[in-house]
Amino acid sequence: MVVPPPNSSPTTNSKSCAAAIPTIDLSSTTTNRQALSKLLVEACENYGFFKLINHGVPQDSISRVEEEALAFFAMPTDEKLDLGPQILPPAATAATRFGYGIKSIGCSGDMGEIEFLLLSAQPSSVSQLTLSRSKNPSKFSCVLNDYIKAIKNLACELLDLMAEGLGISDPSIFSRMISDVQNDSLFRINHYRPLSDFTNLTPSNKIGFGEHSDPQIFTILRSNDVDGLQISLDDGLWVPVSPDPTAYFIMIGDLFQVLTNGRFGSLKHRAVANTGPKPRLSMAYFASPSLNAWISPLQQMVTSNQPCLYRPFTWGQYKAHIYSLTLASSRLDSFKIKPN
Ligand SMILES: O=C(O)CCC(=O)C(=O)O
Ligand SMILES: [Fe+2]
Repeated sequence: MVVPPPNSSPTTNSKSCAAAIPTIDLSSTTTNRQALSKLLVEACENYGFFKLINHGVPQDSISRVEEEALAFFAMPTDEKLDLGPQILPPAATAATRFGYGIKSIGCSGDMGEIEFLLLSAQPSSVSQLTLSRSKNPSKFSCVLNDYIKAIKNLACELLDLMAEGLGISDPSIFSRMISDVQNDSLFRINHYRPLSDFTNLTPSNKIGFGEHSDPQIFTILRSNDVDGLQISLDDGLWVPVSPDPTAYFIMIGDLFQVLTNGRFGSLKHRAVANTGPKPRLSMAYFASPSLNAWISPLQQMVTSNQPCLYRPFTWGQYKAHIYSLTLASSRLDSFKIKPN
């Protein structure tokens, strides 16, 4: 069920009001499946974003990843640099550079006050990467693989509910994309060091992770209790999102915008540099199809009132395209069908 935010009307339509971000309780016994799927669709249509509580992912699995990740980021930088970036199979033109990264985000010069570990969400790739170097590699990869398994189940459950809420005749149409053995889903752990670690404060220090939308289907994000995430619901207005380590934040990505022919809009977001005393740690699961999956608006989403907005492309083609652009570019524009 959607929990109305304190002191605000549940019918508020002020999108730029931080308090209005919808919260969906996945365990609610008072809401039937049909009502829950409608609430999810409403949140995706109106915000491209919602907070998910009582999600069922075991807290101890989350805490173990957090513990291992903090231990990893506490290592000396040169040891961490040993862990990447490296390209793992499947080798393809759009192959992702996995491993450890610092300051540099993506391939087009975007910089931020961030360090991160980017992994394929495939169990074999996680083991392969962490086995190569980190201090206790087998523990790290077990903990990560356990967590990724749980988060993937959650992703499939949400995708099925969303398809049902959209009235799509095949309710596993989205979840099948990420269950495909060759799915290209990713897992990323971001570490934003506390202000006390900065030696020179310049305007560029204010950026943690610059403005962007995630290119995949959707993202399941969780952070510790340190703030930094901001979302843009109305042009130019940034809304800070209060951290909640017990919840997940779901962000609609570019592929979902295309699949739903614009009914869901991908969410513009960023993370500001951490000015608090504690590091911010966020972990994101990016749900993606395989590189050769064709993406185009689903037939049921195309109507006479809403003609087809995008031409078909493969996820691999889109990935290669976005790698050539900066984070903040409107990366879907090249795939829009121009009205006659
Ligand atoms: O750290 C955050 O809260 C945002 C991270 C993010 O947007 C990403 O990893 O794509
Ligand atoms: Fe993101």
